[in-house]
Amino acid sequence: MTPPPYVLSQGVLAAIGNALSQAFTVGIGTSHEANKPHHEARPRVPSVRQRSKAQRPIEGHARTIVEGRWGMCEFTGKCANIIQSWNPAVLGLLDSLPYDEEVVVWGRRWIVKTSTLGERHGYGVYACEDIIVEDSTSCRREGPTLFPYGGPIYKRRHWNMKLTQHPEWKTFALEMDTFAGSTRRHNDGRVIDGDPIRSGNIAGFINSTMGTQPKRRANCEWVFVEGPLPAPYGQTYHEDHCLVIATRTIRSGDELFTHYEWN
Ligand SMILES: C[S@@+](CC[C@H](N)C(=O)[O-])C[C@H]1O[C@@H](n2cnc3c(N)ncnc32)[C@H](O)[C@@H]1O
Repeated sequence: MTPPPYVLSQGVLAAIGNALSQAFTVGIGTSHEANKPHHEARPRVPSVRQRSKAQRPIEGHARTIVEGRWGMCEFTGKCANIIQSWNPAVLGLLDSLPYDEEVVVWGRRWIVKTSTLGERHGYGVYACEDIIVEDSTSCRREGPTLFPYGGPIYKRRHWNMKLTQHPEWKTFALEMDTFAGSTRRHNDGRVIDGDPIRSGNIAGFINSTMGTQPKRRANCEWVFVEGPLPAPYGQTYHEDHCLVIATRTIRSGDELFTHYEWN
């Protein structure tokens, strides 16, 4: 990454942060809030042209660049845009997630296709191989790791600014510091932007058991882990991470379900 042409003092950074957070703070509720899916309206994968256009600075606008949780952020008056582009490969995730095609993530085969919940509930993740959880596994968190819940990590206050521009992004946001395992319950909690399209986060396509008819049983769970990801993944990611763990045997063809609140 090219070093930014601006050097700001800590005092100036703090003043900018405070002013922006007061002006643009919006509420964020449960650890996994969800809207109706917008997958039909969304482009499958933004073209390189669309992405580079989105990242291009608007000419004639003052740029303020500060160090954010995930690299350099650019405040464009309304929003903190991450300048250092997110690289899903850091977590062993794919750059793009094709639908209806087998993909390999963390050594296992998966397919993303229309959920068994029905077309209007969007996509789901299906296993393409058996994943055995031994009955002797006494603690659910000893179950096999499937893949991370990955994406760029924002401080809540920066994420709230993003949501003022893109309210629909909260569908895939995972608040790390609301998990019981997090001892870092600082005021400025951390949020993972787990949008499958923006972040390559296959876990973002996992649906909830909540209100399902017939009732689906959860076969996986997302967990918070303090500390770095296991080698060879994510050594340059972040001090903590979230994973998806199998909690019971998943057979080839099964859709993944976990339990989370959505509305
Ligand atoms: C994290 S996304 C899961 C992936 C989603 N199906 C998609 O294609 O983007 C959460 C959204 O999926 C849908 N969803 C998840 N669980 C559901 C359930 N039990 N019943 C109906 N819709 C559900 C809701 O629209 C929710 O906002």
